[in-house]
Amino acid sequence: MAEGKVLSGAGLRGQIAGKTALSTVGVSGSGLTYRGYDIQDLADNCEFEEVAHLILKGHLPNSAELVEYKSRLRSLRGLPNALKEVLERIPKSAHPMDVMRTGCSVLGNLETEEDFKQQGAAADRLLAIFPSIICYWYRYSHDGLRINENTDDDSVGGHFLHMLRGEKPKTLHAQTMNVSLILYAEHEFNASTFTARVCASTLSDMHSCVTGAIGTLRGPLHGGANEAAMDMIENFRDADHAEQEMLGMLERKEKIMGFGHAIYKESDPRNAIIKLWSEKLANDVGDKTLYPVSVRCEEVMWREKKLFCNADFFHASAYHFMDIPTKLFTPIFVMSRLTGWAAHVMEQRADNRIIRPSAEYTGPEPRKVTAIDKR
Ligand SMILES: CC(=O)SCCNC(=O)CCNC(=O)[C@H](O)C(C)(C)COP(=O)(O)OP(=O)(O)OC[C@H]1O[C@@H](n2cnc3c(N)ncnc32)[C@H](O)[C@@H]1OP(=O)(O)O
Ligand SMILES: O=C([O-])CC(=O)C(=O)O
Repeated sequence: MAEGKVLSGAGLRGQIAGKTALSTVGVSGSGLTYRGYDIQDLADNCEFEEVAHLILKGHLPNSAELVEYKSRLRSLRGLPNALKEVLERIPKSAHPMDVMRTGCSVLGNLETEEDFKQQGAAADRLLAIFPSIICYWYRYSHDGLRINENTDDDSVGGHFLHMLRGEKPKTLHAQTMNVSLILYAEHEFNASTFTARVCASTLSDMHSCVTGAIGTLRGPLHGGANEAAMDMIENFRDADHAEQEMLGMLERKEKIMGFGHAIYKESDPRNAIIKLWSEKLANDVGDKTLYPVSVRCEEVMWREKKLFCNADFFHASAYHFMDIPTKLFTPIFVMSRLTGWAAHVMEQRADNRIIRPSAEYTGPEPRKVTAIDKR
């Protein structure tokens, strides 16, 4: 095993905070495996629903199991009326990640997980309903439409694109969504998953764990980076302009979203995969700007700082080429990462001890309260 990045200091870096059989991240410097399968192998050969089954149920399904699982997920797409009413009240100006967080939390009130025996069913329901939650709110608040969330699309990604646009997606888009959802599905003890595990360790319910995880994923240092990367690259006129602006940002010591990683030290293995799909989409739409701009950003960051693109960077251009609004980028991450979060919740519950680390105290020495009139 190659040596990992030298991890020290704040942020619990380098600390083993628990055990997992779900994935390995950066074990050979750059690799990623889900239950022993390499991410490239999964992205090349699987449907997202197969990977979700692998993560949530422990093994890759055979054909009959996959048919059954997909049909089950299709049957769980419908939104309860009370949830639709809540979604209709959330303004257009809301951030879609807040909509996801609220949607998950409301579902926890309507379909409360009463017993851990229901955890598998709760996870399947969330996996099936998240695309409906975000699209129902988006189409209602932006287009004044009450969409039918019970589409007959075969896949989670196809279902999402169908509801977003009101028509079945073209094959290239459905394929890209499939790969994207596989890439984002699971990633060991990242911040949002760790949030879910901390919550699970108190023996809380699935919806609380996932709601907390959504809030954690929202930040630009984590899942929110795909949106932040898009906001940045769409301001660049061409590759030379991108280079000039990037150099300025580096000079000013600004963080550049979509680059760097807490664990990987040489590359994020998801990047090469999504970059290829971004290139295919660029050719499909005849793009002559955004893809070359993205490639130049990657070159500049590596040349200047040895910082590489993480999973989020080329997701920005890929989603943009599919005409997905930027503010929906991170909710797509939620639709996928639900699998990892829920599986970690189940794993934590199976061998639980409340997660409660210690702090190094840096405050004042013990002292007495001064009477209020003397302060
Ligand atoms: C799917 C995901 O969640 S992937 C992560 C998505 N997040 C982003 O893309 C946000 C941008 N990236 C970052 O902020 C960071 O790289 C993180 C949060 C991902 C990792 O943080 P850390 O582990 O603390 O980073 P790390 O220790 O490698 O940083 C080393 C140095 O590189 C710098 N650096 C790291 N990433 C970047 C970046 N994207 N832009 C500019 N400088 C950076 C750090 O500021 C630090 O500099 P310093 O030593 O002068 O303080
Ligand atoms: O592992 C991390 O710190 C962040 C990440 O890439 C992910 O959650 O996919």
